[in-house]
Amino acid sequence: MKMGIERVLKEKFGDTVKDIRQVYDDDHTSETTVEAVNGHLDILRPAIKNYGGNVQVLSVEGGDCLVKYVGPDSIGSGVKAAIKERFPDNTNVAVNGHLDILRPAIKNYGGNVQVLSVEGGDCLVKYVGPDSIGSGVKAAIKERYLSMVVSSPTPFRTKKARAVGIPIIDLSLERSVLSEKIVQACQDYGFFKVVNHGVPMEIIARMEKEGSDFFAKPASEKQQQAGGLPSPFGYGCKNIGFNGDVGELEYLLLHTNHLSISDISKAISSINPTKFSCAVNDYIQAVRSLTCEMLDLVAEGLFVPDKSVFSRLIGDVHSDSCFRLNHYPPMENSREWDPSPKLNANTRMGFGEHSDPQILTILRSNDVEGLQICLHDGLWVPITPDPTEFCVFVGDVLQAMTNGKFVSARHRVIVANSVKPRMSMIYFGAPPLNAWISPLPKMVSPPKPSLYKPFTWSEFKKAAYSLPLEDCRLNRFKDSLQLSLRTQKL
Ligand SMILES: C=C1C[C@]23C[C@@]1(O)CC[C@H]2[C@@]12CC[C@H](O)[C@@](C)(C(=O)O1)[C@H]2[C@@H]3C(=O)O
Ligand SMILES: O=C(O)CCC(=O)C(=O)O
Ligand SMILES: [Fe+2]
Repeated sequence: MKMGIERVLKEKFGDTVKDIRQVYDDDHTSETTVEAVNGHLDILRPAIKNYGGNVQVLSVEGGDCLVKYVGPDSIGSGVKAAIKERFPDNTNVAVNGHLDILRPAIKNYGGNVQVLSVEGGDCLVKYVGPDSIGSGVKAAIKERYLSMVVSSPTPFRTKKARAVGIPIIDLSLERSVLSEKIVQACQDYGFFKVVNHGVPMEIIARMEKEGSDFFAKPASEKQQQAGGLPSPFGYGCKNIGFNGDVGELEYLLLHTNHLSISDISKAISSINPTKFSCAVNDYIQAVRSLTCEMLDLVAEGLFVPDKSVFSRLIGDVHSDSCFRLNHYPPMENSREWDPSPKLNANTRMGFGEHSDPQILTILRSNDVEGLQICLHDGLWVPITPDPTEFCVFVGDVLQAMTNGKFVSARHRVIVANSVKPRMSMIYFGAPPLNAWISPLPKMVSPPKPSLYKPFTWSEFKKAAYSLPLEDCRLNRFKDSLQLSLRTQKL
C-alpha cells in the first residue's frame, strides 16, 4: 500500500519527495495478536470479498503468522505485504501456510490442499490427491510446526495433522498393484476416483449432450415426455423416492435394460428416438464393463476364490442396475463466502445424505462441484469435480457381501453459488432381483462372524425404498443370531 502511494507521489512530485513514512491512528507498537493482525487485514477485506474470497489469521506466534486465504493470487501477495509492513516483528508470514511448497505437486495430480483450522494444537487439513503426497503434507506440517514448540514460550503445537487423501487410482497400473489399491480404498473410504479408465470420451460427451438437451427443455415438456413412466423411473423434479425426501434437483432415472431404454427414448423423442437410446446404451455398456473390471479386481484383492463373484451379478441379463441423470440448477445472486460445511444462505441441499443400496456406483459429473463424502469419523469432504474421472462408491450390497470389511460410502450433494448447473451421470450396478446376497464365506471366520443374514436383492430393495433417504438400510438385515450369541458371551 505504502509503496503504491510512494510511486504515485514520486511520479507527480519527483525528487522533492524524500521519504515517506506510514503512520497509524492506533498505537503502532501494540501487541501482535491474532485479533490485531485480523483487524489490520480489514483494509483488504472488501477487495477480497468482491472476488468471493476470504482471509483469516489462524495463529501468530514467535514471529510466525499463519493466514488462511482464498481469493486471487494478486491479493494474496498483498495480504503478506500488508502484514509485514504493519507488524514487522512477523518475520515469517505464511499465507495458506507452509504447504505452498507442496502445492505444485498436488495440483499436478488434480488434487488440492487447504488448512481448515488450527486449534488447541490440532491442525485440520483438507487434502485431495495421491496418498504419497498426503503423507508428505502431514510430514511437512509436523516438521515445520513441531520445531516451534521448542523455541516458542507459548507453544503453538501441531499435534494432529490430518491429511485426507481421497484415493485417485490409475487404472493403467499393473493388476496386482491395482487390486491392492482398490481394496485399500474401499476399506478406508468406501470411495475412490479412477483415471485412465478407458471409457471413450466420445461416449461420455454424447451422453452428456443428450442429458443437457433434455434438461434444457421446458418443465411441462419434460414432465409430459418422461414424467409418467412406471415408478420410480422417469423424470422427477425435487422429489427423491416415495418418503417425502426432497432435493434441489431434477432427474431422469432409467432402468438399464434395453426395452425400458427404448421406451423412454420414444417418449423423449418421437422423431429420432435412436439418438437418445444409442447414447444411453453405449454409455451404460461402457461403464458396466468398467464396473465389472473393478469388481474382478476387488475379488482378486480380497483373495476370494471365485473372481467373478461380484461382477457376475452385474453382468447378468436380469441385473436390476439403473442409470440416473441428475441436474442441479445453479444458485443465483450469491457471492458471500462461508467456509463452514453447514447449509447457509449460499448453499442448498441438492441431494441429501445417503448411501447407495446397490453393489457399486460409478459417477461422472461436469466440472461443477457439490459432491461430498463422509469419512468413517464423520468428517464431510468435498470431492473436486473432474469430468475426465469417475467416482466410485461402495454400495450397501458390497458392504454385506464383504461382511462389513467395506462400508458403503455416505455422500450428499450441496449446491453452492455457481453460474453453471451441475450435471451428474450415475450408473448403479445392482444384482438381479432374485439374487441371494450374504457375506462371502471367505469374509467370515470365528473372530469375524457373519454380520448379515441372507436376503434377496428384491427384499432389500423393497426395504430400501420404504425408508427415508438417510436411513442405514442394512441395519434391518443384521444377523440377530450372531448378535444374541455375542451378547450371551459378554
Ligand atoms: C428415498 C429414496 C430414494 C431412493 C430410494 C429411497 O427410498 C432410498 C434410496 C434412494 C436411492 C439412492 C441411490 C439412487 O439414486 C436410487 C435410485 C436408489 O436406488 O436408491 C435412489 C432412490 C430413488 O431416488 O428413487
Ligand atoms: O448427483 C450427484 O452428484 C450424486 C447423486 C447421488 O448420490 C445419487 O443419485 O444417488
Ligand atoms: Fe448416491
